[in-house]
Amino acid sequence: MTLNTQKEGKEPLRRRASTPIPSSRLASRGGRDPSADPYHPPLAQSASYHPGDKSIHSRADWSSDSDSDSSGSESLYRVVLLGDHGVGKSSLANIFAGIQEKDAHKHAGEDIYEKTLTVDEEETTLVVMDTWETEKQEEDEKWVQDYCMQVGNAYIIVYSITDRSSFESASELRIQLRRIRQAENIPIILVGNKSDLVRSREVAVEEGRACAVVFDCKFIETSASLHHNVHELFEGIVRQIRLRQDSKEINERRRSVYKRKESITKKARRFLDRLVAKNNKKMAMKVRSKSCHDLAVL
Ligand SMILES: Nc1nc2c(ncn2[C@@H]2O[C@H](COP(=O)(O)OP(=O)(O)OP(=O)(O)O)[C@@H](O)[C@H]2O)c(=O)[nH]1
Repeated sequence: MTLNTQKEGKEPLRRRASTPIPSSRLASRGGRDPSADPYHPPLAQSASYHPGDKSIHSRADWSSDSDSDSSGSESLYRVVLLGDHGVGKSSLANIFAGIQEKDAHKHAGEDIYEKTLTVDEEETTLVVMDTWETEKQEEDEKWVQDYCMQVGNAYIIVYSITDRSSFESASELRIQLRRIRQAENIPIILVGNKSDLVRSREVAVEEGRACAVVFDCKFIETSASLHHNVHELFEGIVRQIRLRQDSKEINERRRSVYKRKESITKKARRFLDRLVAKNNKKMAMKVRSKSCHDLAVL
């Protein structure tokens, strides 16, 4: 199957059809280096955002008939879903892909979906990968998990609010990700799914939020069953990706200008602000926890 990434000029819908790629392609890779694989999605990305990733090639390399629009090459990102068995990763991916629940069985075995979203009047293409292996892996099969940890430009870590152990696993995954992708400022959203199952709730919203604050990521509760907050989640990940790109460029520019212009008064104020924040850690925590569920800010 060839990815249909071509633009449909007059399409009135905000989201276009996605094209799932059969998992057999991924599964058939054996223990090979994923970046050398012909089916490894060679996503283009600005070098400044992700300079260390050798698996990212120019979009024109993808396939001969997959791309007639090179202008989109700057905004195509892999988003990897992580989380325990049964937390709702596939259900969230299906909603992203526009697959109805009743048709889900027809798409069994498909786990990579590409779709272009228009967020804040700008298009961004996401390749959502529901390829995480939750079973305990043999040593020689660990490459699938390693692959998932390495290739994402952004991550969605899902737990079920009805399953505390999945919440604990989500924290472990966050730690693992931090270890593997240490130097990178990757967008990560922690998702408490199944929020419709109110009576079976085992993890409070506040716990999810606190976890996100501790692990320095964003947080949202969703219900795949009710489609609640699912579009917000994927739009949020787009915004988080953009914000990091923007902030990196702006920060570099600002730093050089700021260094020159900063007055002594400003320096003193900054020093005092830091002092106050240090003395008032509780306040700082409150401010951060307030923003961890706002997916439109850093
Ligand atoms: N009530 C409720 N059920 C959900 C929700 N999301 C998923 N489910 C159900 O939970 C079960 C597991 O969902 P999946 O999407 O297959 O979970 P998964 O994380 O992909 O599981 P694995 O593929 O085994 O890793 C299914 O029966 C879904 O219908 C939700 O938001 N609310």
